[in-house]
Amino acid sequence: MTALLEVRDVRLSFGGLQALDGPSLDVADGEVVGLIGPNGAGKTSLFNCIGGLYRPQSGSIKVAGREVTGLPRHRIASLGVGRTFQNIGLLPSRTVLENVLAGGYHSTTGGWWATTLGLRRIGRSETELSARAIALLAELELSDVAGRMVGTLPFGTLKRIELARALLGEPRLLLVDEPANGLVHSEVLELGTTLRRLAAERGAAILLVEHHMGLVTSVCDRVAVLDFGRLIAQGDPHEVARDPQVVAAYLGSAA
Ligand SMILES: Nc1ncnc2c1ncn2[C@@H]1O[C@H](COP(=O)(O)OP(=O)(O)OP(=O)(O)O)[C@@H](O)[C@H]1O
Repeated sequence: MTALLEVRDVRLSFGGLQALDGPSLDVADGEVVGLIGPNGAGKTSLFNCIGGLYRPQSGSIKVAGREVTGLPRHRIASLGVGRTFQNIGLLPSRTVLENVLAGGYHSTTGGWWATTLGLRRIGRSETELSARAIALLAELELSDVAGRMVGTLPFGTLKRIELARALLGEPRLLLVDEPANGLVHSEVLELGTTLRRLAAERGAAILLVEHHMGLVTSVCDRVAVLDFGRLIAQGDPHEVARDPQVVAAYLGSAA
C-alpha cells in the first residue's frame, strides 16, 4: 500500500547548520504518528518542508504519490495537507467563526473574504464553507464562543479553534505542532480524545509534534524520533520511549 505521506532522505540546512540530515518517514491514511525529539531536533523544520514553508536542498516528500517539494503552500494545502502552528496563528481581533472560516482560504486575492481577511477562497461556496465551519465549531465544542473575539479567549480554547480552522480544508493529512503546550491536564486528555476521533471518524492521517509524552503514548499508533536532524528510532511509542538511544538523546538535551 502506498503511504499517504512519504518522506525520503530530506536534507535542509541553514548556513552551516544541518536542521534535517536525511530522515525518511511514511504515514498511512488514518494513522496517528508522533514526531518527537529534543529541542532543535528538526521537528518543526520537517513540518515546514512538508507544508511548503521551507524547501529542502535535497530529498523527496510525496503526498498521495505527488511530489510536493517546491510547490507553493496553497497547492500543498489543496492536496489535503492541513496544519496547526506551535505559536498559535489566529487573528485576535476577529471572531472565532471568522478565524475558522479563514481555513477555507489561501493567500492573496478573490471573493468576499478577500476583502474581509485578505485571503483567497479554496473553491467552495461561501454557504458551504459557513455550514462546515458551524458544524466544526459544534464538533469541537466551540459553538458558544463562535461570535467572540479570539483575543479574549483562554489558551486551551485557542488551540481548539486552530484545529477547527485546519479541519475546514478537510485535510487528509493534518500536521499538528505541539498542541498540548500550555494546556492543563484535563485539556490534554480532551485533546487526545479529539485527535483519536479525527483519525478514526474522518480517516485523517495525523503527524503530531509533541513533547508531552503522555499525549504521545496515548494517541499515537507509532512514533518517529529525530535527533540533530536524523531519524534515530521509530516504532511502538512505549518501546521507543525505552530505546537507549532515545533516552540518551533526551538526557543529552537536558544536560
Ligand atoms: N529559519 C531558520 N533559520 C535558521 N535556523 C533555523 C531556522 N529554522 C530552524 N532553524 C534551526 O534548525 C534546527 C532545528 O529547529 P526546529 O525548530 O526544526 O527544531 P524542533 O525539533 O522543532 O525544536 P523545538 O522542539 O524546540 O520546537 C535548530 O537548530 C534551529 O535553530
